[in-house]
Amino acid sequence: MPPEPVLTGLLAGWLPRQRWFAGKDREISGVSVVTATELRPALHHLVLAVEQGPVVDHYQLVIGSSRDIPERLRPGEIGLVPGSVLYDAAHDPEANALLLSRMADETHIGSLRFRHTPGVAIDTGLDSALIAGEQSNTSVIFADSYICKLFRRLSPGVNPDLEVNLALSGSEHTPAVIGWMETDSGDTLALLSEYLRTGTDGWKLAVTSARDWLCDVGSDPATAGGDFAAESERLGAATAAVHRDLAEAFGVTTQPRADLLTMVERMRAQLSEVCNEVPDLRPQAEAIASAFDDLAAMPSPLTVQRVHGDYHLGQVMRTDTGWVLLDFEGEPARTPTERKDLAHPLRDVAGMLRSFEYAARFMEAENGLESRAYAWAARNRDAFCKGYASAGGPDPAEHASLIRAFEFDKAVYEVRYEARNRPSWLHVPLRSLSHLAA
Ligand SMILES: Nc1ncnc2c1ncn2[C@@H]1O[C@H](COP(=O)(O)OP(=O)(O)O)[C@@H](O)[C@H]1O
Ligand SMILES: O=P(O)(O)O[C@H]1O[C@H](CO)[C@@H](O[C@H]2O[C@H](CO)[C@@H](O)[C@H](O)[C@H]2O)[C@H](O)[C@H]1O
Repeated sequence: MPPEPVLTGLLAGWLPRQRWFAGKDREISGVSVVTATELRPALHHLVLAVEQGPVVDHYQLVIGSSRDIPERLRPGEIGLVPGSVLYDAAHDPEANALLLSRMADETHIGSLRFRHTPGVAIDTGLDSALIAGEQSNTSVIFADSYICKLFRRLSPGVNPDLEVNLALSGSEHTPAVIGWMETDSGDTLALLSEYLRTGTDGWKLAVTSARDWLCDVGSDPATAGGDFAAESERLGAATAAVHRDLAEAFGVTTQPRADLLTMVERMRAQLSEVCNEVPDLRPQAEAIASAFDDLAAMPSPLTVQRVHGDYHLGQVMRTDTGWVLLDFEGEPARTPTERKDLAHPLRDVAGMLRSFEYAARFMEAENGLESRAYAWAARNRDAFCKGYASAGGPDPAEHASLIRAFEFDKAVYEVRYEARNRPSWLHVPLRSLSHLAA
């Protein structure tokens, strides 16, 4: 490893260019190494403290150094120091194989603990590949058998993704936990799960269906190729089943009025912050605020429980046996405590309803067929709600004000998310908001 000031100087330039780096909207004022653990010579696990004004976030990185690196490691190159190249070892199959072996034998190295699910024998020595895409973390697939998610921004304690997947183990709607990596104070660092080799993510399936429907001008959605409504209905039913399992595992309670008001205050605060950040949101602010007022005025208390927290079509996979829900971490921009907040289950339903809107608006932007996009979204939103209610979830049709407020809140979150992470997508939630607010 180079001297710390050289290393942290390089990292300060490299971090903001990573898709998973959460602080792209702020200048980095300092990077320091909190822990450095040698995994083998020239391969270290680092926990970094990244200072951005008053905010300090912790990130993790497995970093390799080598005199030269082969072409396949170039995408992970961090920079040059005298005599070697530093690289992000998530790109390195040998480094990944080492982490897998450490989980298999439950090693303890420095402050790192490697664990596996009791009774599971991990198949080691598998080839690995980093998955490309729009992720908040970094995931590596091991030969169609396992997927290992390396949490990038760390939070204290057990990560909700590990916590929920362990609590729901045996469910047909969540992937099996194979192993994990944590610090010796119990902060989760990585999660190894069963790889759903027959799965396709819901976003890809939905966009394919929306495209078929938008292109097939004149047809009705039920007969256009690739109708998705039956899948949306099944997804609704799977969502209700997972909500039931979450309620059983973690309990259900009645939300005190003070907590409802705090939640609405948080929604209002986010709206005002995002209106400042993205002025194009301002024309919809009045309609959004009025939905929040209706929520604050609701006479009966809400029943709350653990939920998914960042539920959308990219978080579900259709496999040969049905729908599986992934990534119970909550919204990446929320604080660790907020991510475990209890919520009404229709908050997840609203997230998925937004996602049908998203798929439709995304396709509409490509070809301008607004009324057809609307019809596709409406058909799939209705089917999802039908599946959800028929499988025992609270009927969205009977909670229109709640759904409206949750949908607006999610859409405001999305406007900020897109402005900060994918500015070329910003028009998607903005267009959909002007439709929802009309
Ligand atoms: N168990 C799994 N089997 C197959 N693919 C998976 C699995 N878990 C995640 N994926 C794929 O990886 C992507 C990112 O996973 P996710 O848990 O959402 O990570 P992130 O927190 O980085 O967003 C998913 O959209 C999906 O395509
Ligand atoms: O990284 P995560 O999956 O935890 O979630 C974040 O990124 C998502 C995009 O990758 C973002 O989702 C938004 O875009 C999706 C299409 O790419 C769409 O299906 C969702 O409905 C929409 O919210 C998510 O909001 C963000 O938290």
